[in-house]
Amino acid sequence: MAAIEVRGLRKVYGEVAAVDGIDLTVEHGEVVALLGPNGAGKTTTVEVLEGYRARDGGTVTVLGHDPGSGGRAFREHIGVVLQDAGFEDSFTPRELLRLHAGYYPHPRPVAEVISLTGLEEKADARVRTLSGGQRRRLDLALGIVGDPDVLFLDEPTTGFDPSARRHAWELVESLRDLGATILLTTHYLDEAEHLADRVVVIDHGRIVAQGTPDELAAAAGVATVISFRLPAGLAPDDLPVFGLGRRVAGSVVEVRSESPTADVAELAGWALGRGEELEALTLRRPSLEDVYLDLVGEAGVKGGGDYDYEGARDVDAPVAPPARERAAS
Ligand SMILES: Nc1ncnc2c1ncn2[C@@H]1O[C@H](COP(=O)(O)OP(=O)(O)OP(=O)(O)O)[C@@H](O)[C@H]1O
Repeated sequence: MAAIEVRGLRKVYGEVAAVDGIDLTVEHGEVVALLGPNGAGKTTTVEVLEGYRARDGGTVTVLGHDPGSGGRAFREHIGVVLQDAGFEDSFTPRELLRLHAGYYPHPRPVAEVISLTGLEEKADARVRTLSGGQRRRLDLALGIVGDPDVLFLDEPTTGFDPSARRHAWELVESLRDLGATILLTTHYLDEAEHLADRVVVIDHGRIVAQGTPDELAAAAGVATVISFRLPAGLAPDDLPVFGLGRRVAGSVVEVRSESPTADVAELAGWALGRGEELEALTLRRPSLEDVYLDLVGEAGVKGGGDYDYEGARDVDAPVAPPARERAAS
């Protein structure tokens, strides 16, 4: 049996179907990332799986237990990092970790967890004196102190500085190497690309795409991306027509291309003909971010979410149909 099995999961708040029929299987030892715009239903899904929220429909099994009724036998085997845990802030991290370790049959040594999460300097300080990023590290520490078989991480590195994020990634990788099954939500596409064996994109409570980042790129039809800086004094409309579609952000133009050799030749011929140098000209494979924006970027922009591209506009018609049409087909 898989570590996590979800069939037809539904959760309704009043008129809103926060989760609207999700099927998801996570194998033992797999790392799966849930992506999606604000309000897509990621946290609700994870909270049902953790046993913190009752569902309105569907079946859910985590390590063979129904999280809604699994009780202690279930809780002893899972670790949870919530988006907003809220601590008793007169305790110290070391005290909280000792307390939590006591709930589990085979906890990790508290000192080891403090070192793994980089909390040595603050281990004996009152929680109220910790910075936002340090509190998030404590969240992570509390999630792993029970040495869980399944770990749920809801936006685990939000507020981390870049080096703390790298550190957290290494920690997640080492937990995976030890065989843990990990389900995480994140808004950082590089995080999903780096950590996840499989990415599941959720929008409006439904899965709109899933697969490895490479599989998603192939399915979403995002081609090679040609990127360059528009020469000073020129507008996007001055460019020749080539490629599949463009995104313009400030002076940076990104063109999707299915025939990069011909398209680069067209672009270079145009620039040479005008005596212009194209600065920062690069050719790259589509990133998960390109794929993601292709799938739900429009919704993210409309919703004013994290993926709003400041100053960005599409000058050409989108190549791929909107995500919801594609999901229905
Ligand atoms: N307790 C609640 N009561 C009413 N509506 C809720 C509640 N919790 C979530 N919702 C609604 O359910 C939908 C899904 O919310 P959810 O928090 O699962 O999204 P999310 O994908 O985790 O978003 P984010 O990326 O912003 O964390 C949203 O429309 C949200 O407003």
